[in-house]
Amino acid sequence: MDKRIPVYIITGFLGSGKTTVLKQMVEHAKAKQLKPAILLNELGAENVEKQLFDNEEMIELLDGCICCTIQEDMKEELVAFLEKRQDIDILFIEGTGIANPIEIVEALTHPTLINKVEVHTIIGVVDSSRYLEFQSLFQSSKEIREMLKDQVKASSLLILNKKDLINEKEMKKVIERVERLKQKGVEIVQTSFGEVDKELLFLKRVQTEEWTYQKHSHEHGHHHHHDHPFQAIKLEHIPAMDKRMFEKWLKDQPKLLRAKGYIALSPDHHLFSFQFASGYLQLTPLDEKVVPCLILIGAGLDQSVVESFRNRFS
Ligand SMILES: Nc1nc2c(ncn2[C@@H]2O[C@H](COP(=O)(O)OP(=O)(O)OP(=O)(O)O)[C@@H](O)[C@H]2O)c(=O)[nH]1
Repeated sequence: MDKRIPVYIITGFLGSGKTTVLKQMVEHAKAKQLKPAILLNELGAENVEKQLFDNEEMIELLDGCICCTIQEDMKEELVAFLEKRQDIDILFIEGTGIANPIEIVEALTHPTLINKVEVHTIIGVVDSSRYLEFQSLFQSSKEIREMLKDQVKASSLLILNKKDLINEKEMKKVIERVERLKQKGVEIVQTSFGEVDKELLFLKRVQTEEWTYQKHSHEHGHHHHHDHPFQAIKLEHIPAMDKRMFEKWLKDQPKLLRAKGYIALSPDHHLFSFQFASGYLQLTPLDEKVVPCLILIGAGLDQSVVESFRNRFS
């Protein structure tokens, strides 16, 4: 008899901590002797976090967003993958930081997939340290505000992450804002680095039927996809850089929301994978050889960011 594979969707804005949560969920699943697969959707043209999931079954959808251009690709890839890999017990889907999870659910409840997979939960990861700024009329754009709201509204569990970067008073304000938006009964947990009781993450919190219903009620409303203002730019042929200069350059780009990739640092040319999120640069040394590249993600990014980088570093 066909089994429906439980699906865990991890959603949340750029750099909020989705991959951090996903990594823990994958480890937990494996500890329970389950065979996981990961569907990873990236806005950038290259997955620069490969090393995090070295030994896992992975479907990569790069260079676009499931919620807009590549929903069809996701359906097809997933159907083909599940036909081939009957041993998979559990599927994790990490959307891009700008995906509307309802549209991922929509793809999963399509007739070609509804008998194969069953959405158990939509985990919304919120960057608590930037939430108020991203919701501010003065510091953020309408598209970003709407996107964050959609993600919070669609979640069946909310993780207010990056607690370590803010104080209690600020966290209280974030909770108040999120409480107003979330669906009734949706649990909120506060975390640093996504550390949370794993059982909370794996609870089945979604009835697919309800979502199908919600989807229909949305269809008569606004169509928010296809017109998002986000861009991902891939830069190659990166020279070795000074860490401080690179960090300063990242912080100086007003339209840059997120960056990641591989770099070599001068003077030794040691290779690092880097993450830039919430205004912080994090570097992890790499043992294997990789070709340096930057993925820059932002709202309103254009050629001038490329020129600025070239002027500074070549
Ligand atoms: N200080 C702090 N940093 C965190 C926390 N959670 C994640 N990070 C860091 O934030 C950066 C982004 O984390 P990811 O888990 O890659 O975020 P993401 O949501 O997958 O990012 P996208 O790839 O943009 O979708 C990494 O450098 C993490 O180590 C946290 O609770 N506190």
